[in-house]
Amino acid sequence: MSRRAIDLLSVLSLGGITAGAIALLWWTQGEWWVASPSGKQWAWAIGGTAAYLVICLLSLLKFAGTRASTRNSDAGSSLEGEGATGFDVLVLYASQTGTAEELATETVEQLGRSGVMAELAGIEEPDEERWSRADVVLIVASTAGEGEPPDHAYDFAETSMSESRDLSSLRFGVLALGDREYDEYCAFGRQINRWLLDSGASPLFDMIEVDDRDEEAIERWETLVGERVLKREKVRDTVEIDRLGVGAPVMSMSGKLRDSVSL
Ligand SMILES: Cc1cc2nc3c(=O)[nH]c(=O)nc-3n(C[C@H](O)[C@H](O)[C@H](O)COP(=O)(O)O)c2cc1C
Repeated sequence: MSRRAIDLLSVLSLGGITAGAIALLWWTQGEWWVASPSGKQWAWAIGGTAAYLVICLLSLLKFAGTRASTRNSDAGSSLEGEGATGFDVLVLYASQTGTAEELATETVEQLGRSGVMAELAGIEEPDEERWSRADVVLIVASTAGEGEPPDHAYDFAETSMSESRDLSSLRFGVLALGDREYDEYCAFGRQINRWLLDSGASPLFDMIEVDDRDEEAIERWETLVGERVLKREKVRDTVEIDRLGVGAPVMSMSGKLRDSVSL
């Protein structure tokens, strides 16, 4: 179930409970019942309240953990901590009505489940230094208006994307959302893809275009992210090349692998 659907369900449940409580006020006519509850009733009430508070606390802790791993509002810092691999992945979105942001969030969660901590941000958030520090940038971008970028990405498209940058050490993937009903199909995603190629960045795979939430295209994206990003992260840490073939490592590389390991 998507995050939006869960939010909607929560709001509806809370609304239903509140409406029920208000309706009960009318149901109880006359004087309130004033007898003291029995010991057993007290025990149930206290036990129930304690269990409710524990569940709230656990949910809060889980929520805080999820936010820490998916939303680092300080785009200038990389994520560290348990499970962090040092492999720097940025997942950026450009979204007018939330679909691209939702898909980008799901991508971060997919990576997280495989032990890769990725940073989620709007495409306009990371500064130039942050872009150059990333190993991989995955971008989910929709097109709005008539081939226009979403509002929050407008300045980025106007300024940053008109500058030439050296992104030759960057690997990237683009998921372009659009609708074939429009003349300028997936225009902004295509524009980003072109800009990254012109800036010297290397595609992990060909840009994927999504026509009106086409599930097949989205699944292809998930598969390729799994195959290309996660596989790459696994080979990154230490590669030992035994050129002699006698079991003695001749060369050991650690750190960022770029063109030396092709996918
Ligand atoms: C007002 C409006 C204008 C759109 N313009 C285009 C367009 O020019 N080209 C295109 O391919 N898709 C266009 N779309 C389709 C969106 O890109 C597509 O629905 C996308 O999934 C929306 O993603 P978002 O919720 O992240 O903004 C438009 C959608 C709307 C509502």
